[in-house]
Amino acid sequence: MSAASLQDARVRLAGRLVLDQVSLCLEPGELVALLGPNGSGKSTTIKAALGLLPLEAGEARLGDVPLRALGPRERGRRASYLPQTRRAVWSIEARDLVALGRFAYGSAPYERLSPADRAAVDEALERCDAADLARRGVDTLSGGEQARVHLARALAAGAPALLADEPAAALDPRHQYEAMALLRAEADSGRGVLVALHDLHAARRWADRVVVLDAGRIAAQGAPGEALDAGVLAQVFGVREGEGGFVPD
Ligand SMILES: Nc1ncnc2c1ncn2[C@@H]1O[C@H](COP(=O)(O)OP(=O)(O)OP(=O)(O)O)[C@@H](O)[C@H]1O
Repeated sequence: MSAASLQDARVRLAGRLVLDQVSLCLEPGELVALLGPNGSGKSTTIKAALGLLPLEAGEARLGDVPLRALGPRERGRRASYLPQTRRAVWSIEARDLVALGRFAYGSAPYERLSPADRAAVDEALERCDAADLARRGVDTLSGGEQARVHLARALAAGAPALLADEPAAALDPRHQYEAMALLRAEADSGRGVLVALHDLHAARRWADRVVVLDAGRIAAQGAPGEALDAGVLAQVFGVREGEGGFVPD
């Protein structure tokens, strides 16, 4: 049973077809990198898989159940989401924001969480190197600090599927590495992890599989070493491998 899946998904936004015939199965224990140029449909795919955008055609499932048959709490038990835009503009403590990750088990501020939920929040903050930020107002944190707290919220949910939209954006090199290592560890512990990324090197390093989107359709998929070949790099991303990194083709 897959952790999350899309079958022949089609999404239209403001009259424009932005996803078409996208099928994707996220298996327990794998980290899948969702790649593609700006506007290719990565965020839309993640939102569609979570039921945050309506499908014009096709089906989304969490576990073996169609999304339409699941209420919000059951969806929250099955999948956690790290959105691309994650600026908090209201003043709550970081640990209360992470506690929101436990909403599917009965939402409460940190002070009123059960010991098990509190432990999940503390552990997630610790793993994201954010324990020292726990009592800070999230609106007082730097962009990267906020990103680590939001990642902790997504981890605290402990759901079988974890869908993260550019989790390493705004992070410094060490925290970028650590965030990807954390997501890898989540996959190794049995979760299905889907990560939208721009960093092709990171995809090669961390992902079991890549899915490459181009203009709302799947252009390539497979093991990173095979799917990210010279043709896909040139045709989809307009780059080639040069000395020291990717350069415009
Ligand atoms: N609310 C909306 N209304 C109309 N079009 C939208 C809307 N949201 C996204 N789009 C369009 O859908 C397409 C896919 O957007 P999406 O955010 O999924 O791309 P992405 O691959 O995540 O891009 P990026 O790498 O820039 O984050 C883009 O052309 C975008 O302009």
